[in-house]
Amino acid sequence: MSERRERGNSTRTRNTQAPKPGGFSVRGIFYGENRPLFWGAILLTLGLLMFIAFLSHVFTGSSDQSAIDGLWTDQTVRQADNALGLWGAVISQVFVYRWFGIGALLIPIIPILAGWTLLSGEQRLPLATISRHVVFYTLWISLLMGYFVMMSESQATWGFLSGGFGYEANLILFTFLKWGSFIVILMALFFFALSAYDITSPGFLKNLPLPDFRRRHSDSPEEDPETEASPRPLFTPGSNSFEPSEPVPARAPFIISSTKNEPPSQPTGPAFEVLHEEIPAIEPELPKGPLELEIEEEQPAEPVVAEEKTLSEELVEEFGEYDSTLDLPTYRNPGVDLLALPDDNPQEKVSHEELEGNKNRIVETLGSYGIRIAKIKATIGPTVTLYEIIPEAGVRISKIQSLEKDIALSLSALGIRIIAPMPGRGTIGIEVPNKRRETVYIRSVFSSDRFQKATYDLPIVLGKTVSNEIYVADLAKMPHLLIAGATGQGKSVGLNVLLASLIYRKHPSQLKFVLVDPKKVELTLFNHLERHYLAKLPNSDEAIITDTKKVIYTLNSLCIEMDSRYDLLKEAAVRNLKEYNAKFVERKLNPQKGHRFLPFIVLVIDELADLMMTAGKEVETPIARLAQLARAVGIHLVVATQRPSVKVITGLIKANFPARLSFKVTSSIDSRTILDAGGAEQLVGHGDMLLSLNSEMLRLQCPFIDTKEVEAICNFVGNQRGYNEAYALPEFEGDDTGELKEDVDINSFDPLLPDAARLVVTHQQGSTSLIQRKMKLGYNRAGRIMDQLETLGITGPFTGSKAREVLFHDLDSLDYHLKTMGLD
Ligand SMILES: Nc1ncnc2c1ncn2[C@@H]1O[C@H](COP(=O)(O)OP(=O)(O)OP(=O)(O)O)[C@@H](O)[C@H]1O
Repeated sequence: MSERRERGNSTRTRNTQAPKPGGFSVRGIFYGENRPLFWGAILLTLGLLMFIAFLSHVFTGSSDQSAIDGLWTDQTVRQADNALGLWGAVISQVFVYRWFGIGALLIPIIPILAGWTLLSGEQRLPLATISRHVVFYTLWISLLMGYFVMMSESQATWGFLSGGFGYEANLILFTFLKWGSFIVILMALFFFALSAYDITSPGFLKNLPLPDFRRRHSDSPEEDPETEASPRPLFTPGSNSFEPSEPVPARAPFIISSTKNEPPSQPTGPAFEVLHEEIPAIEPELPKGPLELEIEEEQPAEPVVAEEKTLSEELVEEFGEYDSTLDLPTYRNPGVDLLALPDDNPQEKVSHEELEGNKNRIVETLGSYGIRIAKIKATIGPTVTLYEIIPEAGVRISKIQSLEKDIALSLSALGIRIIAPMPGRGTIGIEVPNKRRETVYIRSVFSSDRFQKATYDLPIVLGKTVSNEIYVADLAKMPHLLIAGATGQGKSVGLNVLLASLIYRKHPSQLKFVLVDPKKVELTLFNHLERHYLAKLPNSDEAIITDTKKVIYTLNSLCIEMDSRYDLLKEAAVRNLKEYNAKFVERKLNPQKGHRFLPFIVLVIDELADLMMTAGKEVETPIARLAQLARAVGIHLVVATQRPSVKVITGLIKANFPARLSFKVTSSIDSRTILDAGGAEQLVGHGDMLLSLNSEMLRLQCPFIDTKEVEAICNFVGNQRGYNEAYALPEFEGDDTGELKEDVDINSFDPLLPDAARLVVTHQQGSTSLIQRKMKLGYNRAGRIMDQLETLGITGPFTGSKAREVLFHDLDSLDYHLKTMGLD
């Protein structure tokens, strides 16, 4: 209530210049709040009178001729037959007879519409567009009639149809074109229709004429009702940015006018004025609080949404949806022609004899232990053949499982795996490696429909299943992948396949890689992609990170990127990167408020063991943090390791990587560490792998990609036009900033230090990135401020990647402290 009273008071003050409501004054007509009503009524009346006069002139024009002639010649005032007397006769004489003929009947539409708009306070029809149409059709009807009048025998009788303009214009046209002038007149209508209506639309005839006015509002922005309610933004097409103007409190008058006899304090206009007129009548019925409060609380929300919608829709209509690929419009994804062709004449993978022999040996071995089989079926895969057996009733599954080694012995084969039972199949599976294995060529999988048409956000080919199906997964859904495998078992090839999959399907504007390669040689080829797909720390020379210290900085920098992305998501009121980008594409987010299109970031670490040995917690903590939180903001991790020991794959890391992939490992302990199950030690190498995803285990053969093919892909991408530099990650300098501590001089404290101190205490978080983000400072300055805060005893010392401890818990004691230090 007090707010309302205040608002009422301010309104009163602001309107002291306005004439007293109720009392009449000539000045009020021109400057008062009733001005639109006054002019609206005048225009409406004028329009109606004109129309009646013109219409009447059609019937009385010739008889009124003598009355009008008398006025100019002998100055005698005679009676006129026009429905509006002499005034009607004179005005019709000018508009209809002298100028535009019966086309002039359209002219009153303009004052009638303008008057109605002023009176009603809302513009239902676009005035400028309709005026344009009225002018055209008036002239055109006059011209058309002029042609017929000219051709007729009695021009004097029918001359009123075309008026002077139509007749004279036809005389001139006829001199040049003869009867062709008629075609010109018809064409004039056609061209006008082309420019005024959406002729290309199949249903345009249905839409004529009214709906089109609205659709084509961009022709006359000043007249579009929606545009008037929301002033146009300043838009820079090149930068795809816009600057929305102040939101208009479109329905605010409802709130304001509930104060009796006080005009609204909002910008005045017809809508406001009329509403103000109406509300006093309702006012006596609103003596109690609840109804007024309801109005005040509910109204503001709706217009803001409508405003945003209109604005973005308008921008999309004008400039189309934001397209990130236009950053590099000529960029082409590599084609499969860069990849080696599969073997033309592959020999039969598994011969009939091999199949029969294996089947018999399985049946015999099981039979010798008293297990009889009801049915056996073989599925030939690229690396292994799966024999599915259905034992006769009464056989215990665990008995078959315990015979794994005996079956392997009888088949004299390595890498037998028994899956008992096969999930969802009602059988027991025995995987037997093929004597001659098939290479899964990368070209064959990349050219498959399954990969090409995958609609995933981050499609990656993982390989072929035992039943020869191509397995494509969505890294965005995984959402992180942990890979293990002993040396030489196909890890690097697997990583290359994964990177190549993403490069084949994503545009550089949609995806960035952060590549960490402690072995220094595995990912070197991807250096060519620096200006297309790679992200790196600012001022760092190498795009591929090989130095452990830089790895720590990069991981922390990714954490900062993650936090700032979360802030953006929060501001945009969305839950994940996909929704955020969709909103950005629809131009609903303002780039000038820091919003930008967010590419996915895939962090690939080729050897985690090495990092964990040298940096331990400093690496583990940010990795775990990213793995826990980064999925929603489009940061995904692919971490590979040779040694899947618990020291490398700690509980903290493992818990956050639900998708795990294992190539052959050396022991069943390693297999358990990575997959939580044995089996990976039984694999046969060369890209044979087990994928554990959503508590399901799948055996896959990884496709083979040669170094030459990787090189060809990287060169193809690298030789195209790229960005000026790699995608810049936020700055992070770690404990280097500690050096500044000694240099801090109490007299040279940053002027923003008190504000930063309050920010840190309010959030109870001694984080440099918080200061950086909230106060929009560079990392260095934020880092210096943080050191000064430590010097002042406001925050604790630097503790690695964790936020510093905040030593003050409320703003009062902080303010007191700052005062005693001579700050503030
Ligand atoms: N999918 C595959 N299909 C066929 N052969 C493969 C496949 N993957 C790997 N190989 C073979 O295995 C060899 C070793 O692979 P790779 O270099 O990927 O092993 P690695 O696990 O990365 O070893 P390291 O850890 O020592 O680098 C390759 O040179 C290739 O001959």
